[in-house]
Amino acid sequence: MTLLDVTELRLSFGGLLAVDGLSLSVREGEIVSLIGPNGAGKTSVFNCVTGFYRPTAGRITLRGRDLRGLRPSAVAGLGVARTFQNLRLFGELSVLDNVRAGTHLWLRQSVLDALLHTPRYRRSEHECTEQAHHWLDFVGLRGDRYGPARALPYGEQRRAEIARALARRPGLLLLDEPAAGLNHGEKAGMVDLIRRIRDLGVAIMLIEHDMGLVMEVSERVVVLNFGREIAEGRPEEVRRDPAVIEAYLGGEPDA
Ligand SMILES: Nc1ncnc2c1ncn2[C@@H]1O[C@H](COP(=O)(O)OP(=O)(O)OP(=O)(O)O)[C@@H](O)[C@H]1O
Repeated sequence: MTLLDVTELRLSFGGLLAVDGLSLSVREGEIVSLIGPNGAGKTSVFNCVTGFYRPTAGRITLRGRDLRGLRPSAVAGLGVARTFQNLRLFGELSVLDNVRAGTHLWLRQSVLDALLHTPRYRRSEHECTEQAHHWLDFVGLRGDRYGPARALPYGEQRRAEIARALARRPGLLLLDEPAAGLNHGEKAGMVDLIRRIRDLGVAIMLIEHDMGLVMEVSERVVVLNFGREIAEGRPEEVRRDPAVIEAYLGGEPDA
């Protein structure tokens, strides 16, 4: 079943068309990668889907519901979570509290509960903490979760950011270059983590420059160039597509 449907999406900055009539869809539980050269418009697509940018034209629906005009918090509330190219953890806050911040989206407590520290408030706070631990365990965080997020090694910060996104219990997770800056071993761990997230039933859209990772993990790949789709298909189809080789891989096709 289709989860996300993007139709004829356009986004312009002044005279520059960052996204130029793009249509794509993501099915429930599917892993779809969005690849293309620098400046092709990949992050702009994420920003449109998540409500950070308002598209110039086009339609974006999630389970049939129109996302146009919704603020980022409203889109998140509908089950779309994301991570950023440049990490956006609260550096001074503990790792655990960063992830707890993700859980607050589905928390049932009123301002009055919080002010009066009612039993309901204490129960839900306890549940938040439990959930945060659960997601930190799930992503395999080894570092100190009680210490400030900025003290974690870079690869661990990426995992913590994913834990925070998962704590929102999304149906769709957008990962913007999750393997950037990771070493070889950490990349293999990221492949495993992405698959385990999908196994939870969460659909994933992935922007990634590491082609090895993209080819290994994606069910479908959409290739952008100058804001337009130039190819779409299974990884092995896309890597042999002459338009992709010309625009992006810049070399001979693999044997
Ligand atoms: N806020 C903005 N204001 C003006 N131009 C922008 C803005 N955001 C993106 N652009 C431009 O839109 C185009 C697409 O950028 P985008 O970041 O979406 O590309 P990308 O494919 O994600 O690139 P990269 O792989 O380098 O992250 C680029 O030419 C970029 O300079």
